[in-house]
Amino acid sequence: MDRIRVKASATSANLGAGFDVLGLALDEPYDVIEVEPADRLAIKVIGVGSESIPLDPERNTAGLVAKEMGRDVLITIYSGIRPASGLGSSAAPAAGVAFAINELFSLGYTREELVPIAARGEVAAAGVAHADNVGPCLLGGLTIVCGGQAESLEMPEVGVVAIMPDVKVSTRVAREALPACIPLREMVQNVGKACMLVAGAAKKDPYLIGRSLADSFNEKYRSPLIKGYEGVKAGAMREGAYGVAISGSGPTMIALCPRDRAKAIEKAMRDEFLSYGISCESFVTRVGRGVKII
Ligand SMILES: Nc1ncnc2c1ncn2[C@@H]1O[C@H](COP(=O)(O)OP(=O)(O)O)[C@@H](O)[C@H]1O
Ligand SMILES: N[C@@H](CCOP(=O)(O)O)C(=O)O
Repeated sequence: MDRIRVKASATSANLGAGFDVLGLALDEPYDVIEVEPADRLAIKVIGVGSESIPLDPERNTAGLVAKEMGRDVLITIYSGIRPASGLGSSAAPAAGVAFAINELFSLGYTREELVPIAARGEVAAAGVAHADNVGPCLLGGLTIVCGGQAESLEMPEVGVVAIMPDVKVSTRVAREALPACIPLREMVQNVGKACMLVAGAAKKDPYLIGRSLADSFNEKYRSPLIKGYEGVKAGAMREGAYGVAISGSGPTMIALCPRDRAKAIEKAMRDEFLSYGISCESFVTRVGRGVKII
């Protein structure tokens, strides 16, 4: 094999209380990552937000992963995920390149073993190697990452509505909005919510999953960065959403819902943002199955 192309989809990290631990794979939007052996490591970027994505391998998440894996390759990123939106735009190339190099050079890593390797690419974007985007991007479904270990759970059939308000919130800035410490009582509530969300996935109970998205510390400290957040969340719930959360570090908001309610929920959330004078992109998708060769 002298060249490989993979589809690496957007992801929604944190899922409320699961900060830096839980993440959900989406089916779209997605990047296409092409990797081929070369004399030196080089990167090309085409598509959505390419002007804000560094070509220097040391400052690009995909470049850091290729260096970590010790391979000189030409990486072409066909970007389909808007950067700094909370949809894992920096993670998709990192996960895609880790998977592609593993296949291209027959390195023999499992998808789970690729998670910590891909996470180190995130240092280029967020300054830390958080794995809650690369985990779901590689494994699909709902993922749990902790201390270099990654597990994936099937989700029940749910619709996913993503609303991307026309504001930029970089992960780095959004991480600075979080306190270094939280009270013990708040930690207990967040651990409980995260565990209930995982229980909901294990029991295929979308209502339990939805209820567990609410009132997290990620929402408490970051929703002030998203004008209209409470109104948009209320609009989604009125139309039948199971639950709403900030996607990753935001500003994208996601709603999990019955698939036949998705379009009505998408419209309600967009209308709410518009009532605050904020235009949005939006899309309806479903839970993804992880990076794949195309
Ligand atoms: N391969 C990459 N793809 C996208 N963004 C990258 C990449 N490498 C570095 N970056 C930087 O990371 C920023 C996006 O990261 P981040 O703020 O975490 O967005 P998101 O919430 O979409 O993951 C970009 O603006 C860019 O400066
Ligand atoms: N746990 C991270 C997740 C960042 O997700 P992104 O999609 O915004 O990159 C955080 O909340 O900082």
